[in-house]
Amino acid sequence: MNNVNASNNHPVFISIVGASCSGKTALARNIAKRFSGSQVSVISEDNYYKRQDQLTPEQRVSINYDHPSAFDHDLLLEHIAKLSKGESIDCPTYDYSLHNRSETTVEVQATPVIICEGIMLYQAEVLRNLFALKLFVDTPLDICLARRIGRDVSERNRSVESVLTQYQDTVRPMYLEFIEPSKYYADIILPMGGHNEIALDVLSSKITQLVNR
Ligand SMILES: Nc1ncnc2c1ncn2[C@@H]1O[C@H](COP(=O)(O)OP(=O)(O)O)[C@@H](O)[C@H]1O
Ligand SMILES: Nc1ccn([C@@H]2O[C@H](COP(=O)(O)O)[C@@H](O)[C@H]2O)c(=O)n1
Repeated sequence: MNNVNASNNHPVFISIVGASCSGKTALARNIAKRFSGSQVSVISEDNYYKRQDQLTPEQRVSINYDHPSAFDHDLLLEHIAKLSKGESIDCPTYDYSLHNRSETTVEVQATPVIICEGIMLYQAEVLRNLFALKLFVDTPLDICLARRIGRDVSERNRSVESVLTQYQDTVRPMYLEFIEPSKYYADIILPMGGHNEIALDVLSSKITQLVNR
């Protein structure tokens, strides 16, 4: 179990980028488990998808959710700025079955370590520069797709057919255009995600060093 010095009120921000279902969330959770108590918070970029209240449910389905413009990065930047000052935030939450932000928010405290995970976090320099450690989970796309079919059908209220159509129309092409090239901004590229014990040992000791310095 790693311990970080919580007396300094300025969190260290760590980012995890990779394809949808590459294992970003699993990696973030496994890093958090290596630290005691509530020293690590995880923020998902998905919670910062733009509100789509003005659109009908049919129109919302056809949005390209794999383009950088689908996200409200200004709000994410605002929240990171608040957390940096030691203030808590009301993090939005997202409802995939409605393709819209939910009404509820979740309070996130300015813990010593804050992990942000998402597909488009390395697109804008202003956001990239805020992360002390940038990770990229490099999982083969066929494995990501197999996982995505299982997850979206069981957890996101989708049919297999809709997952496959969306994959061919936007998920795969946008991965190749935006996400894959952004791996070159990463400090560390992790093959196959977050169940690699040696990678978790190395990452947690580096994160401890970043916080305690
Ligand atoms: N290394 C792994 N081996 C097997 N299944 C995994 C692995 N990592 C993640 N998964 C599964 O794949 C799905 C997507 O993982 P998740 O971490 O949520 O991906 P992401 O956050 O990149 O979209 C989940 O159902 C999760 O349990
Ligand atoms: N209404 C929405 C919003 C997003 N998506 C998909 O989510 C993926 C990103 O989230 P991960 O947890 O998988 O990284 C992205 O590929 C979007 O296509 C969606 O299907 N519907």
